[in-house]
Amino acid sequence: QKTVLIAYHSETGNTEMMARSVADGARSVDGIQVLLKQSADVTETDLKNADAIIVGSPVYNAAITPEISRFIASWPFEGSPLKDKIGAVFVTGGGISAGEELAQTGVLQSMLIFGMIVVGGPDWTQAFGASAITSEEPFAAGQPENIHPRFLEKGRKLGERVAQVTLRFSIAE
Ligand SMILES: Cc1cc2nc3c(=O)[nH]c(=O)nc-3n(C[C@H](O)[C@H](O)[C@H](O)COP(=O)(O)O)c2cc1C
Repeated sequence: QKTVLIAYHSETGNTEMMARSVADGARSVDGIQVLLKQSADVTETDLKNADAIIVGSPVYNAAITPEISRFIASWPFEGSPLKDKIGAVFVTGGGISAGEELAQTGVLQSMLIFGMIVVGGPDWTQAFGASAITSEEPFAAGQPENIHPRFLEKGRKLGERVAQVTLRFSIAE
């Protein structure tokens, strides 16, 4: 069994809801177990044992949140223990074109510093991973924790793809 760690920060529940969808997608692949945790609860052992790490963040000022930034800065670096792990990202942002892709690529760039192998979603409509718009029409859900199904599906597909890529790499080992 290969392990996909999904680590997220969420203040008002949107990113947590996406995280659950990403987890469902990863779990749908045989041979994969999922560890779904808030970033604050992730241990160094969780990171080292994971075969893939998917990070979820709200978009704050066109970037990841300070919590996720601190989380990534805490990852073990000496000896490159995260090298060759699969990495991916999902975000939720209030507005359309208000920083989602910038936040996504920020995480992917950081993962490359750790030697990780980054993957996006399964097609061009989610090239950088998964994202959800949470408060601009026509996607405004109106309520926290009520993300448009289109975005939840993208989350699910990201989880599924990361799981599949993780297994393909393990076969090649
Ligand atoms: C301090 C702060 C800054 C934000 N900046 C942005 C932004 O630059 N772009 C955007 O689309 N949404 C922005 N938002 C909205 C959040 O990204 C959005 O509500 C997100 O879904 C919250 O996720 P959560 O429910 O998991 O906490 C901001 C929210 C806060 C609190």
